Amino acid sequence: MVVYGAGSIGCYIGGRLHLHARVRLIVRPRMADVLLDRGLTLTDLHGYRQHTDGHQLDLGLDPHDAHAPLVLVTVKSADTAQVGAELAPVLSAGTTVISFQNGLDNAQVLRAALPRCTVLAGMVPFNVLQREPGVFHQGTDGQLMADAHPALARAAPAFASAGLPLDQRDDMPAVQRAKLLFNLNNAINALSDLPLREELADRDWRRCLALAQREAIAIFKAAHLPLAKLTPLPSAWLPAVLSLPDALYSRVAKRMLAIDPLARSSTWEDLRAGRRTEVDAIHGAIVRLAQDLGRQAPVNARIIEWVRAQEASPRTWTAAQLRAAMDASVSSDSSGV
Ligand SMILES: NC(=O)C1=CN([C@@H]2O[C@H](COP(=O)(O)OP(=O)(O)OC[C@H]3O[C@@H](n4cnc5c(N)ncnc54)[C@H](OP(=O)(O)O)[C@@H]3O)[C@@H](O)[C@H]2O)C=CC1
Ligand SMILES: CC(C)(CO)C(=O)C(=O)O
Repeated sequence: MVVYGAGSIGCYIGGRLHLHARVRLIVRPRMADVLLDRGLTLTDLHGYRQHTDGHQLDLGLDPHDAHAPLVLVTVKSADTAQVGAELAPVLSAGTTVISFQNGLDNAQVLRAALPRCTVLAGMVPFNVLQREPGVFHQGTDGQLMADAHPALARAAPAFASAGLPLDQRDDMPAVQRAKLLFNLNNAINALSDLPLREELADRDWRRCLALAQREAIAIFKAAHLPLAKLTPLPSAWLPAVLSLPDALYSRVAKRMLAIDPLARSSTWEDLRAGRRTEVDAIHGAIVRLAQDLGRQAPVNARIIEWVRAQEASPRTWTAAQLRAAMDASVSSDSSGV
């Protein structure tokens, strides 16, 4: 199989699968140099550690190297259209493609570019951070999910042996929407400049996330779009749970705080690396859906602006400042300003 886009998720999933299946990573030259020089090291929060020498990895630098029966797409959302265009002349009819990306639209973008392929939506629940060049750490738990399809029968055992069992689902759009609620924290985590665990342990930051989630849940509800249940509690309860006082929250949401102390969101990683973030695919999805309904999503719209500003010139936010700015965006919106 091929993993297209060797960053945090691509290197981690591809690297773990590499011990159980033939895996080629499609890499940028910069990452190829890192992997050839230092090899690929994978660790997780439970003490897992794996190292592969660079020369043992199958690295491809050209889209034409992506010819395989199964292709996992692991680029950021802004690069999906380009990847679709690169893969269109390369993949044979009937190739299975899984989009292991955040956001709601990536699988659809790939389907439009690859009409002869079977494109499945995927979901990565866990966090992966590149701690140093070539060293990727899984900082939270969770099970990979993808659209159920008979074409996955051949690859599923390799995922299971690699310790990344694939939960095949019939409700991936609802899964992706529920995951998007968690991803609303990506930007807030980046603005906080704190590790995820520290940020989520603080009620003031959690209330910021709860505000963004409440708005998203209301828009999904208005659009009659259901949310899958990814935690023991229904997704629509998340804002109320996040708003609990710290002591209560840490008891009710034990699993949500089972995070490696150093883990940070992929948006934080993007900002730190000076890359474009995925705010348009994440918060933008809520803003666009609201517009389709003739409504507004001021909190999520403002978050896009604040992250864009952060991309241009970093500033440090406190939770109180962010919450006040969010409250102001809601009241200025409802007063028609
Ligand atoms: N990191 C995480 O914890 C999680 C991420 N996700 C999602 O997974 C997806 C991937 O995220 P992540 O791994 O963090 O992203 P990264 O930016 O770490 O990795 C993406 C990689 O793809 C490369 N790439 C982009 N375009 C091409 C192309 N046309 N050809 C070859 N390589 C290309 C990028 O290179 P370059 O940088 O040079 O452009 C980069 O190395 C995103 O949708 C993200 O939201 C989901 C769950 C958790
Ligand atoms: C795992 C999670 C929700 C938070 O880290 C994520 O998807 C990301 O960082 O992109």
